[in-house]
Amino acid sequence: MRLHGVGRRYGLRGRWVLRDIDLDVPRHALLRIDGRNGTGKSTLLRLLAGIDAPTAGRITGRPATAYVPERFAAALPFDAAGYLVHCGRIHGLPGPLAQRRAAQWLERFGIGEHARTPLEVLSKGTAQKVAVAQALLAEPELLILDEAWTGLDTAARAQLDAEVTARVAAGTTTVFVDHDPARLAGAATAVHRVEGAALVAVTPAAATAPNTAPAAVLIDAHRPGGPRTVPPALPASARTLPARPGDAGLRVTVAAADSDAVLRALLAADPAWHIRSVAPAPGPAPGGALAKEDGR
Ligand SMILES: Nc1ncnc2c1ncn2[C@@H]1O[C@H](COP(=O)(O)OP(=O)(O)OP(=O)(O)O)[C@@H](O)[C@H]1O
Repeated sequence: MRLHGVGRRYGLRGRWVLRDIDLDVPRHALLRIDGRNGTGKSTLLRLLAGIDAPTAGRITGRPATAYVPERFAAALPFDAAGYLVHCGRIHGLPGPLAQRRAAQWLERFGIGEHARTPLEVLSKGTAQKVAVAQALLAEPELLILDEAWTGLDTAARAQLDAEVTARVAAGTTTVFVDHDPARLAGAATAVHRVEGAALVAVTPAAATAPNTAPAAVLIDAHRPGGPRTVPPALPASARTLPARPGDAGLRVTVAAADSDAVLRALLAADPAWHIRSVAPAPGPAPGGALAKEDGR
């Protein structure tokens, strides 16, 4: 996706909140948008999400997008599960899959008992989990998160961190705003600051650090209640590690270059695997000739 000379102002005589913004939003990118309060970060994210239109300029190459707004419109006539299924259908999921994904995300965030609770009576924290789940239950090519972590409990914040990391590694582009400067620190491929209606590129720590990219990564996933069957047709470098005692999770080491294919396969499985972590793999990189363990 690309922004060409994009500007936005509210009202005919309003000041330009954003002006002449040129921005490339490539695949696999994790873009952080910074800026002082009221500078136009949410405005930019709404333009990227396609729920607001530029006053000037144009946006080309818009991919399938999911968006978590800064404020969740809880006054909608749905219960939590019904809302998630509705959103899943809008994202193009068939009905039964949308229902399964909705149930999975409610369980994953520990709010399964609120499946039939109307949105308008959900607590703020639970409503925020629903707001995040509606964006994650599909596999958008572009994920826009406007302070999506705000209001989540510690466990849900960590889940969202891991989910974003996994999805970016699998090829999803994510653009986010968060007040915590440590949010996904070091992982951002680019940081931009909104300043005086312009977008200023800030070099992220990750881009200036020496190249410490691992040769192989260890992907740790789980699928509560679902079969532990490994998706077929993983890359040759993927190796499934033996299960740890008492842990039904799945651990796969894979050459870093192939990790996106493994992550995509796990995220697209039905039921989807939940990625607990993606970390540099200890030891030498797995090679194409390595045998798969765990019966594969
Ligand atoms: N719908 C709207 N109508 C009129 N003005 C608006 C509208 N939305 C935003 N603005 C104004 O545009 C400017 C930028 O707002 P925006 O919410 O994009 O900033 P922000 O950087 O996200 O702020 P914050 O950090 O406080 O969330 C502000 O002056 C705001 O008042």
